[in-house]
Amino acid sequence: MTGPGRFIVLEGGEGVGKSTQARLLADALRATGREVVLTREPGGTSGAEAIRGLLLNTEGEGWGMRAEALLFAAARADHVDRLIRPALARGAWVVCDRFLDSSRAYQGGGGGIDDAELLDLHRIGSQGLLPDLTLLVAVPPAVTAQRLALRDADGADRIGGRGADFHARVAARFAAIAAQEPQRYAAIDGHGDADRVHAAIMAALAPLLAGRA
Ligand SMILES: Nc1ncnc2c1ncn2[C@@H]1O[C@H](COP(=O)(O)OP(=O)(O)OP(=O)(O)O)[C@@H](O)[C@H]1O
Ligand SMILES: Cc1cn([C@H]2C[C@H](O)[C@@H](COP(=O)(O)O)O2)c(=O)[nH]c1=O
Repeated sequence: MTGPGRFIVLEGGEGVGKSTQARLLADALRATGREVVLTREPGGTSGAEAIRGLLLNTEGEGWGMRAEALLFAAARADHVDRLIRPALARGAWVVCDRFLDSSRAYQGGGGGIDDAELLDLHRIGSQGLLPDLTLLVAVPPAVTAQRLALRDADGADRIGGRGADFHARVAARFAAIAAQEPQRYAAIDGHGDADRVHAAIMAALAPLLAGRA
């Protein structure tokens, strides 16, 4: 199947089910005959995966918030330049687990970096590329706490392990961005069975799949 490439991003806090749903979505899109590139941030290229290690490993003293924002933007620039734009240009659908709005929510909402500065970094690094659709997955914190207690029994990464106040600011900033830009966001209730959540995601994608958006 040929047609324009599309860029779909899953966003949200820790443990809401983004990676699970990204895999299910990629499989469903492949089943329609489309070429699909499933990728993630930080990561997706060898350089960006190396930066992921620098950002998330728990050894060492870590980074100041401005350096952290720059490292995420640098990883994104490589990912956009070497993987995402070429895939879109050949007509693939790109499904990405986190993108720019994670920087706006975590380094912005959580870490206090100004939103305009984060958008400037994105303009410089990635020429301002935006998704066609962002799926914001939300689950009550008590539910994600249970999921993460199972998944991360050996400990969270450097950013996931920050306090509840930090993660509450992240969730509030995601909700605020989605409210400001409803045309490129779909709110997905991530509570309940993974198949039910997947069905809600496919319903949100229906206009794009039908070529109406
Ligand atoms: N709908 C669901 N119901 C119950 N458990 C789920 C559901 N979706 C995912 N999980 C489980 O919850 C955990 C977190 O899921 P997942 O890794 O997909 O979330 P995530 O949003 O990508 O997390 P993070 O951003 O922290 O990497 C995993 O152990 C996964 O198997
Ligand atoms: C892209 C991006 C990510 N983060 C944070 C969010 C998570 O804590 C980790 C990524 O881990 P995951 O298991 O792959 O979700 O990094 C961030 O703070 N800023 C960003 O731009």
